[in-house]
Amino acid sequence: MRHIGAFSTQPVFNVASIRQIEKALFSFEGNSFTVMERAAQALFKHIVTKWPDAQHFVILAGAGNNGGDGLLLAVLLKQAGLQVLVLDCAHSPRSGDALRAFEAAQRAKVNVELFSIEQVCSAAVVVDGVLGIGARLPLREDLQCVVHWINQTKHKGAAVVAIDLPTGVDADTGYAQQCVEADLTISMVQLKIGNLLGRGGIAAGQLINDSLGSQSIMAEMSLAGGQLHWLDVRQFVKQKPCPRYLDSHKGSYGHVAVVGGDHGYGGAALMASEAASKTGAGTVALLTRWEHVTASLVRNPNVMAFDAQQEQVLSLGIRNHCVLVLGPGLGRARWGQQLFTQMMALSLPTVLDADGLFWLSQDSEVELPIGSVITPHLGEAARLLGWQIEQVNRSPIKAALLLARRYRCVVVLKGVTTLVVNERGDVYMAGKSEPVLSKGGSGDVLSGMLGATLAYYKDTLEAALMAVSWHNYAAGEMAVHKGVHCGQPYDVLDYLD
Ligand SMILES: NC(=O)C1=CN([C@@H]2O[C@H](COP(=O)(O)OP(=O)(O)OC[C@H]3O[C@@H](n4cnc5c(N)ncnc54)[C@H](OP(=O)(O)O)[C@@H]3O)[C@@H](O)[C@H]2O)[C@@H](O)CC1
Ligand SMILES: Nc1ncnc2c1ncn2[C@@H]1O[C@H](COP(=O)(O)OP(=O)(O)O)[C@@H](O)[C@H]1O
Ligand SMILES: [K+]
Repeated sequence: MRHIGAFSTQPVFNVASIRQIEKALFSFEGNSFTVMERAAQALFKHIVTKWPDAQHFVILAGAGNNGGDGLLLAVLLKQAGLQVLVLDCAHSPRSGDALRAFEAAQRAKVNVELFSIEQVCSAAVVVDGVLGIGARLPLREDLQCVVHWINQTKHKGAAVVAIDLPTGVDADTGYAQQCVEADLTISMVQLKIGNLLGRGGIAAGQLINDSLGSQSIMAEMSLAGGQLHWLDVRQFVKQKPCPRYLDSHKGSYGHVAVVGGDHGYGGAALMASEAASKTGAGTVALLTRWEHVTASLVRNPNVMAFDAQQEQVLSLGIRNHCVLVLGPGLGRARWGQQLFTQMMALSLPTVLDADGLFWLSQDSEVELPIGSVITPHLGEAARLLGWQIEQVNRSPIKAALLLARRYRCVVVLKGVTTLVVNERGDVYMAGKSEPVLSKGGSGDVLSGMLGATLAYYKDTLEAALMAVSWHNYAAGEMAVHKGVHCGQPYDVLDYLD
């Protein structure tokens, strides 16, 4: 049983914490306008680096400080001899730094016009400085028109840059109904949840964070609330999911027993067992319906396949110190329910997935064995919590934390960005959008991979982070080589070596 070793993450914050950091930064600098000027310089640098040939810029500026950043950027672009037009979207009067920025733009003779939906845009780069972390959602109707206009100009060929985060995204959750679809987002100060999760993560496009000097004050800050981390999945790819070592034998890598595959759902259990094996488990057993045994032996002779209803199966397929993967194709009939009860009674570390989670939701008494992981998607999380799916979508971190505490386990809340959360309240966000994974069976493969890493690593959280990272990374590789349509959930497993 091993540890992953050192790995780094980037801290992520909610709006309340960002406000605290901003406040400390402003007092450290002695002046908030200096920070806004620095924000504009950072925007200028990143934009001209990415689009060195662009000559013509349009900046949409709201009434708050997000618009202030945009107005000071306009001054810098104008001073660099580039063509810039500010479209003013403010419906309330400006004050503070935003007003100072507006006055600076006037002094620099930046061309400012009131935004109109009829405006024809021929700019190479459109900058969204409408709303940042001060946004209240849903958007007012006039701002919905602005968002629509920005997205239309993008479809006509302009590149779109979002200041801090795309307008329309909730900075605390990543939730959005209608939002700007950026090519590049330049986050200010520190990363926010909305830069990474849900629609926010997709709408950001390429994401850059510029700390604006806040790095130096972070160490001295004591922020309320648990730690949120962004994990770049590529850093785990430097090592294999379950690295092999010279002085080893099959017992060194653990035994995984996959339990599932009722009538009609054999594929789920087969994929999970194949995944456990290809991820590096020493030995794998599959406990399934007798009708799937031959199919498994033909496809994966390395997997020991048993009829789950045979008396002696427990002694053959399940060993001391083994890990269970319970749920792929388990079904909601009596067969699945009996297996669920039988397996839970063994108190072995378990990856509980799919219909295993259904049975969990039906039994309020059940306690999960120590060292277990549950892997719900939004719908399964909603069922476990008694929430609507939309509620989980709007508050995924809260949902995952509640589940981790209630079941005293690690929770893998699956989505475009997946959350990995433990009982202590550590929250990791990992993965980027890989639409090739949006196919039935991807979750079964992940649960098998998790079985192998759970058998290998000492720490359940590390096991979950490793499997989630490799699943997402390998999917990206598979999409490149096989295509997003042809690539199948189990093909991910060909990219683990
Ligand atoms: N030195 C500095 O200050 C620095 C600032 N920084 C930058 O500041 C940003 C935060 O600025 P912020 O706090 O002013 O909030 P912001 O996102 O501009 O929104 C507030 C405005 O939007 C309006 N509004 C809100 N919701 C609305 C809706 N639904 N529909 C319509 N209107 C709505 C709201 O209107 P009101 O409340 O008056 O009705 C108000 O006018 C941050 O994201 C970063 O970019 C950093 O670069 C660091 C340096
Ligand atoms: N667009 C996407 N980007 C990244 N990951 C995705 C995407 N669509 C699906 N996934 C991943 O694929 C898996 C799907 O799991 P699940 O919904 O349980 O599938 P199934 O039950 O069919 O096996 C999860 O790990 C999820 O994070
Ligand atoms: K913005």
